[in-house]
Formats: sequence, structure tokens, C-alpha cells
Amino acid sequence: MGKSSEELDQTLKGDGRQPDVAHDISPFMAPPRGSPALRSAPSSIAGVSRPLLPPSMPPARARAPVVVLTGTPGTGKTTHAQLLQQASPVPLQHINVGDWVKDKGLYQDYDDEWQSYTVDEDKLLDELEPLAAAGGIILDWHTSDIFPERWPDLVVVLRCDHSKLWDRLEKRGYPLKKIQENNEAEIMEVVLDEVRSSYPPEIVVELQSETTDDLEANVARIVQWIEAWREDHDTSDQ
Ligand SMILES: Nc1ncnc2c1ncn2[C@@H]1O[C@H](COP(=O)(O)OP(=O)(O)OP(=O)(O)O)[C@@H](O)[C@H]1O
Repeated sequence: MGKSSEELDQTLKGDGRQPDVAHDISPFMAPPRGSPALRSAPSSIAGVSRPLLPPSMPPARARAPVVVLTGTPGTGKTTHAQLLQQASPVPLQHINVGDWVKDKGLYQDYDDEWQSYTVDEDKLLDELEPLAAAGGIILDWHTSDIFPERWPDLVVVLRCDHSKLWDRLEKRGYPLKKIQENNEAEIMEVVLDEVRSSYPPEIVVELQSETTDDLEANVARIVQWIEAWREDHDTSDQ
């Protein structure tokens, strides 16, 4: 069933990576690309804001869902994606979109000052379109509002207390300016705002990602959602 705390610890310790240019593809550091107006803050972010429900009228198109895992850099998207991939009852391809952009050259240029790539959104969407249509993917990125509304079956926004987030980003060796930008973005709920203005509320869920318990509970919950999605889609005879 769930992972032992030892295994979870191992997953978490395993991060230890150095700052990677792929993780510099940050909407918070790049020159503004239509960043959303900061609307009034949603209510409490403590815990889950709404029940995680399967879609009621699913399109019969895929054997497995498209799950978007988003959140400010450092909130735990990749860690969740890796564990979800292992725990999922259906095969899911984990796409770290930042890495894709870098590896496949899906960018226009690199901004030295902001240490950030300017993503070529058209190229990126063209690359991802067939995968999204086939289903069975986890899209792991801090920018989620460029994905067409029809793509995701579930959008998970990970949240983290800003002081914890600061520590995580500091451990990565991010420059102070970049830590501040991302920290402020988390406080101002920039990603959550983007998601809320891009996708229907019934497919959006906000989850805390501060502890290993959160991590384990979140993954278990998404797995449950996938089970429900499968039943809804009756994938048994495909
Ligand atoms: N729920 C959690 N509990 C404890 N530590 C966590 C949790 N989620 C993530 N972490 C730790 O925080 C760090 C950042 O996690 P991770 O790389 O998964 O974030 P990310 O959102 O994918 O970042 P980026 O957008 O920059 O790729 C890692 O060291 C990871 O182990």
C-alpha cells in the first residue's frame, strides 16, 4: 500500500540536486508574461479547499487521465509526481515540463539577468498535444495556465508555508532574489490564481505539501481519484 516512512525519507533526501537551469524557467523570475492580476485572496489554504471528486461527465478518450501537478517552485511537484507514478493503478508518464523545454529546445532565448528561459509556448503545446490527447500523463510545471482547458482531468495545486519554502529554495542554492520572488509568489497565491482563472473549479484541488505525511496522504488521495476516474471511464474493455 503506502510507502514506508523510510522510503519516503529516501525519496525526499534523494533530491539533493544542484540548481538546474531547467528549474530556472520561472514565471516569477522571467519578464512578465501576462502575469495575472492579484485578485482578492481566496479563503483559507489550510488543508484541502474542496473535495477531490472525479469528473461527472468524462470524455471517453483515454485509458488514463491527464493530471497537472502545479505550484510554486519547491512546493513538491516533482516529489509528488515520482511517488504518484509508482503508486498509480494506471501507467502515468511523468513530464517535467521545465526539463522538456530545456532538453527539446522549446524556448526562444535565455535571459541572463533573470537566469530564465523564455518558453516558446506554441512549440511546447505542439509537443505535448498528442500526449495529452492519449492521456496517462502527469504534467509537472509551475506554470499551468497555458495548457488548454480541455487537457487536464485533474489539476493539483501544491501549497507550502512560505518559511518552509524559503528553506527548501535556499538549500538548492538559489540566489536571494530568486528565493524572494518565489516566496512572494507563494504568499500572493499566484499559481492558485492562475489555475482558478484557467480551469473549472470541479477539477481543481489545493493540497498542502509541508510534511512527509502530507506527501503520503496527497498521493493516496490522487490514487483514489484515479480509481474513481477509471470507474467513470469504464476502461476495463479497452
Ligand atoms: N511534502 C513534503 N514534505 C517534505 N519535504 C518536501 C515535501 N515536498 C517536497 N519536499 C522537499 O522540497 C524540495 C523541493 O521539492 P520538489 O523538487 O519536488 O519541488 P518542485 O515543486 O518540483 O520544484 P521545481 O518547481 O523547482 O521543480 C525537495 O528537497 C523535496 O524533498
